[in-house]
Amino acid sequence: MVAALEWWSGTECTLYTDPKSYPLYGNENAIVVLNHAFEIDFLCGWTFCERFGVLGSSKVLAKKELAYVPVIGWMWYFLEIVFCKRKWEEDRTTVAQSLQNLQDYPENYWFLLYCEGTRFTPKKHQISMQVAEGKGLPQLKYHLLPRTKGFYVTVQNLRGTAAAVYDSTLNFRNNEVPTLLGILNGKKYHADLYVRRIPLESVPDDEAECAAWLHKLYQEKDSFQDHYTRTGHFPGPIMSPPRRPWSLINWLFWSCVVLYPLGLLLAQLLSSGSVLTITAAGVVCSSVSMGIRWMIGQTEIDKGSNYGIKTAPLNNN
Ligand SMILES: CC/C=C\C/C=C\C/C=C\C/C=C\C/C=C\C/C=C\CCC(=O)SCCNC(=O)CCNC(=O)[C@H](O)C(C)(C)COP(=O)(O)OP(=O)(O)OC[C@H]1O[C@@H](n2cnc3c(N)ncnc32)[C@H](O)[C@@H]1OP(=O)(O)O
Ligand SMILES: CCCCCCCCCCCCCCCCCC(=O)OC[C@@H](O)COP(=O)(O)O
Repeated sequence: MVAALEWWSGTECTLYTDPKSYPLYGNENAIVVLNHAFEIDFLCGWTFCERFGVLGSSKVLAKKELAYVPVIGWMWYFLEIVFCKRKWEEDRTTVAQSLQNLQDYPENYWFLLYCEGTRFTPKKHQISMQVAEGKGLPQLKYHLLPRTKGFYVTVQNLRGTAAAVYDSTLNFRNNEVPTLLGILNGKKYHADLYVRRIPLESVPDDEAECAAWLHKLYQEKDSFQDHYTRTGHFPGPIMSPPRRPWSLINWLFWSCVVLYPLGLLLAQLLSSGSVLTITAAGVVCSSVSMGIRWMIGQTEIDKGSNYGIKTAPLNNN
């Protein structure tokens, strides 16, 4: 999928960051905090992971539903991805346990947290801003109100192993609305990512202070998005890592290994002349194609969950 983004669609991924922090990227463990408003934000995240050599050890706090997505979900299970049900009563122990397993992870990893918990929609935004108002917090224009518990439990469990929080804010040039189908159709997008490295020591230990710290971080992220909307770029210098050939080589290798025998099999089936065999092959191919379309649907915001709509409490103090 990274090869599809970088080499097939030719999407440009530009990084805005401090040159002093740049050499540390990929050479330390980090907690990445990213906004969640685009259907391919996870894919842009993977692309940056690839460019800094941490794609294989990229982690995320993902909703449990994604564990059942064929291939990708199974792969995540084996990669020690942390899953949550977005029900704190159940997540508080399971998430902490999974995070503990990362303590002795043998490679540098990035642990991604979408603190908004769900993708941005105008309706979810309106409801979350009512919650913000109830809590006496400032309004956000470009983000949902962050959920603080997952962040707190992550910081608590990764302190000592992770060195920093990478506050990452993603946007697309010219008001592009990127989609995975667009990528697969070869459409080129222009992603801009602004990253600030914040040492983990500066995140408070106390739960209430940590939550307040995260709310302040999202207010700052909102001001960066505002800057981007007004000027077309993020503050700070561009330090973009170049595209590397590995994802393309990997894709070409596996395509040869898989597609050659599949092609032979298909040719044999067609030359068998049996109507039953050809019909069965047609049914299998259609089912696989429908399965892939369903998987792509998992990335589509208008097919997203109701999380953040129906769980909104009326009383928030
Ligand atoms: C140099 C380059 C740098 C960076 C490159 C960038 C990235 C690369 C990095 C890594 C890539 C790795 C992988 C990427 C690949 C794939 C990723 C794909 C998908 C996964 C994404 C997801 O699945 S997101 C969904 C799951 N994740 C989360 O939900 C995380 C955030 N959530 C939390 O932390 C939650 O607290 C929780 C899940 C732990 C628990 O959920 P619960 O609902 O029970 O939450 P809370 O108890 O927190 O909720 C109650 C509190 O929330 C308030 N509330 C209620 N309603 C709302 C509302 N509508 N909006 C906001 N707030 C609300 C309520 O008042 C409660 O408040 P309290 O004050 O009492 O806490
Ligand atoms: C050459 C390559 C060809 C590949 C073709 C196959 C494509 C298959 C694509 C499958 C992709 C599945 C990965 C799903 C990742 C979705 C991440 C995501 O964004 O999840 C949403 C959650 O965060 C929040 O959910 P909501 O509460 O908003 O609902």
